[in-house]
Amino acid sequence: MELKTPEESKTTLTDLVLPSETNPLNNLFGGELLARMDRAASIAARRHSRRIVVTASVNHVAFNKAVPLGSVVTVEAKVSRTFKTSMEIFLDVWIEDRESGRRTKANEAIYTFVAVDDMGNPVPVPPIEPQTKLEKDRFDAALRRKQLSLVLAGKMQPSEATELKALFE
Ligand SMILES: CC(=O)SCCNC(=O)CCNC(=O)[C@H](O)C(C)(C)COP(=O)(O)OP(=O)(O)OC[C@H]1O[C@@H](n2cnc3c(N)ncnc32)[C@H](O)[C@@H]1OP(=O)(O)O
Repeated sequence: MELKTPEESKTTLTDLVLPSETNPLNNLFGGELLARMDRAASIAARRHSRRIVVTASVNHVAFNKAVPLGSVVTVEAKVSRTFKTSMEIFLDVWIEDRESGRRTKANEAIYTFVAVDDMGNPVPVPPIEPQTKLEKDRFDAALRRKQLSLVLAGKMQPSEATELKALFE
């Protein structure tokens, strides 16, 4: 299968925060942001694999900075690593200052998607080659994150998670 780059899957969703999407503090509701990130990640995974894709797990979400009502929010998603049928998608969330246009990182998240056929059975995805330093760092750490996710889901024995265990040795 053709080798691809993370940039080829890059997906950018920009939208406003409307009153119906906020919590009592007038900040973006966490579930709304999760849904936006899931949509962006789904498109990135589809662009990489050119297949039907499903969310397998949400591996990490950090709501580091509240996103106020009226903000312009940009969600950027890229495939950071592929395995056999699964893809790790890294998401960065930015908010934009109204006057200066300067972007501030608000949140990040990591999702795992799996490519499937019409019957929902997992199918192989193209390999990926990171290009930039950030892409290489994310690629290198992705195997440990996959092992952690599988261990927590009860789908891998801790003793088999060799790269993850090496972190603590
Ligand atoms: C866009 C959306 O929102 S879709 C709606 C929400 N999502 C869904 O409905 C998906 C429902 N779940 C499923 O269909 C299935 O559980 C699937 C397709 C995700 C996995 O199917 P399984 O029968 O478990 O297949 P299998 O064990 O071969 O796993 C497939 C891949 O997923 C990976 N995987 C499965 N669970 C996890 C997990 N919790 N964390 C990380 N990777 C996982 C496996 O490691 C494997 O990866 P690999 O082939 O790259 O090594």
